[in-house]
Amino acid sequence: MSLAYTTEKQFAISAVRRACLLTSSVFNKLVKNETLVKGDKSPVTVGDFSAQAVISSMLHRAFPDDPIVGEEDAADLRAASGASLRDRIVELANEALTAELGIGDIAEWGIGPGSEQSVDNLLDAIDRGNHEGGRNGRMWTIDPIDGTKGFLRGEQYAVCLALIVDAQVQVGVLGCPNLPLNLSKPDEDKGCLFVAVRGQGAQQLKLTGADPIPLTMPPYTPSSFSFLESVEAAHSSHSTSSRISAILGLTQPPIRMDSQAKYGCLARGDGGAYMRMPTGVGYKEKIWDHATGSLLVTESGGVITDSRGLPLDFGLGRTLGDNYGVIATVKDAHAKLLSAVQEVVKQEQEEAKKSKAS
Ligand SMILES: Nc1ncnc2c1ncn2[C@@H]1O[C@H](COP(=O)(O)O)[C@@H](OP(=O)(O)O)[C@H]1O
Ligand SMILES: [Mg+2]
Ligand SMILES: [Mg+2]
Ligand SMILES: [Mg+2]
Repeated sequence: MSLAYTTEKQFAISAVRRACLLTSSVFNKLVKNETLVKGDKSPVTVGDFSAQAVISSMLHRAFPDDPIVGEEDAADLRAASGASLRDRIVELANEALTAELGIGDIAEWGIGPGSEQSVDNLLDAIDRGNHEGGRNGRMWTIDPIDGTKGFLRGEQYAVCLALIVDAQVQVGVLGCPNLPLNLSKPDEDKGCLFVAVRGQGAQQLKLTGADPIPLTMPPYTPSSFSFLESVEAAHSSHSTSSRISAILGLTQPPIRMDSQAKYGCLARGDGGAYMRMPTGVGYKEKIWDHATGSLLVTESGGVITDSRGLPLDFGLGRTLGDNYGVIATVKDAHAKLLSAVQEVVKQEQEEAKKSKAS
């Protein structure tokens, strides 16, 4: 049975928009000591923490029984050394929570004037994102700023929220404050929302919530087809994708962009394929990096798998477990793309064997 998820969709749009207002305003005021380096050497800013605090506080009011798998946790903020960062995050989160209600916002979600939260409540809200994930039941996944490196460069990033039920993504919303509504007009209107509900299609809206347009991927057209891939070569192998591109005879260069904004672009017909080839062994993709994006792909007429052709498994916990890389493209191009990917993976494995032997 397919459910409408009307309230969940309205909620997710409202929460992502509110978080986007926060991240856009924080970028202009960000100073150096407002960024930390996490254990895995990746950056996290006051924007990431406060956006997670806002979305998670709202979730707690709207769907108190739903667990949350969120990227960030508050351990560094609870430490004595985190005091100034903590104060800033509380200020930013409360500024966002108390902002006036807009279209579709509901005061019962803990927003609007008078909705300030205490320090402890906000730290607890961040830490409610510590759910382990799993195969059964409802859960939300939050990536408060996906593409933190892009955010810090003033380039692309996305605020991402998805509802997963029994390991299937049912609702996904992506807010991309820096993304042009039309990639070929980069100096015109910026700020996109992408929304998908399983069985109901995908849409792009302005960040204000206006002008919804349904998204359908165009059919495979070799002359304009190109890959959407990470800016960071450490996140996705640029050399592997360029070999795949050569096998397919592509003439267009890749479009490099941070974050799940790539999935939004793919769904609306930019590029042609999302390409994420592992740069080494051992990295496990996180569910919050792909949940919303994967639903945008399937709801706009695409197919998404890992590099071996296996479906992404959102039921294994906080990571995609044994999925290896991610590829996504319009239905009629997926088999062709997958076979080129597998040819290159085989070549690279043989080269690695040879270089080990010599
Ligand atoms: N070695 C690695 N391989 C693949 N993805 C990685 C990675 N190290 C970090 N990432 C993920 O890449 C995400 C950004 O994706 P992209 O490269 O498409 O912009 C990061 O999200 P955050 O920025 O939310 O931490 C992070 O989770
Ligand atoms: Mg991160
Ligand atoms: Mg991310
Ligand atoms: Mg993030």
